[in-house]
Amino acid sequence: MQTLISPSLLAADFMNLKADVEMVNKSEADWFHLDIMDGVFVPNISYGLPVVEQISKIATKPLDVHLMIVDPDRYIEAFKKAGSDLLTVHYEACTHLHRTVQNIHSHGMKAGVSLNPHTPVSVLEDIIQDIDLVLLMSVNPGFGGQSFIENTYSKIEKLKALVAEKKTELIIEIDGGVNLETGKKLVEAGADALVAGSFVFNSENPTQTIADLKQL
Ligand SMILES: O=C(CO)[C@@H](O)[C@H](O)COP(=O)(O)O
Ligand SMILES: [Fe+2]
Repeated sequence: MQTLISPSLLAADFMNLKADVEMVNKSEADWFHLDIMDGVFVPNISYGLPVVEQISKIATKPLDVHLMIVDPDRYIEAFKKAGSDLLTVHYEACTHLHRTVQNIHSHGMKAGVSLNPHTPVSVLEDIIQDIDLVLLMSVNPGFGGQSFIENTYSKIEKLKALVAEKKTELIIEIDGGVNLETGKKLVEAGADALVAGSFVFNSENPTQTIADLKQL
């Protein structure tokens, strides 16, 4: 399977968001990665439901929504209505993760679970068969443009071993500090999907940068 590429609009030009969404539409990207930050779970506030809703009106690819918010159950229905296709919540933000995953599925969305860099993949042992995607954070969540944390490669290997042991299938997505160099090693380690924000939107030619990532 070719690597799935999910450009993060956190690094887009918010004064020209429509143009950046159209660029992603025309590119080889597979998804739109939308980072929702509440200023509580992470020390930053990004954008919210009205922006997601507007993006969904013109996006021609699935919306991969990464919720960095406490108690995400309160907003599952709202993100479905705003156009989310895949909703990822943080393990660290959910008291009743299994219920949250059921709730996401009952709203007709794919369910992802994200782990902070310090959270071991072993915490997924009893939820792994119920989810569609694991999002491994390769930076501490909250900001774009941070340096990649190297232990992510070994976490992918541990996650792949857990997936095999549980005889299940899911998408392994990596988020933070992805560029051609880290991306190549991530794919070699077993990543299925890569999120890239600043590497795409700060490049001279974002469409070509997405195509280069797609080749990995
Ligand atoms: O979830 C997050 C950050 O919390 C990410 O999705 C970032 O938006 C990735 O940005 P880069 O590290 O690629 O610049
Ligand atoms: Fe993200």
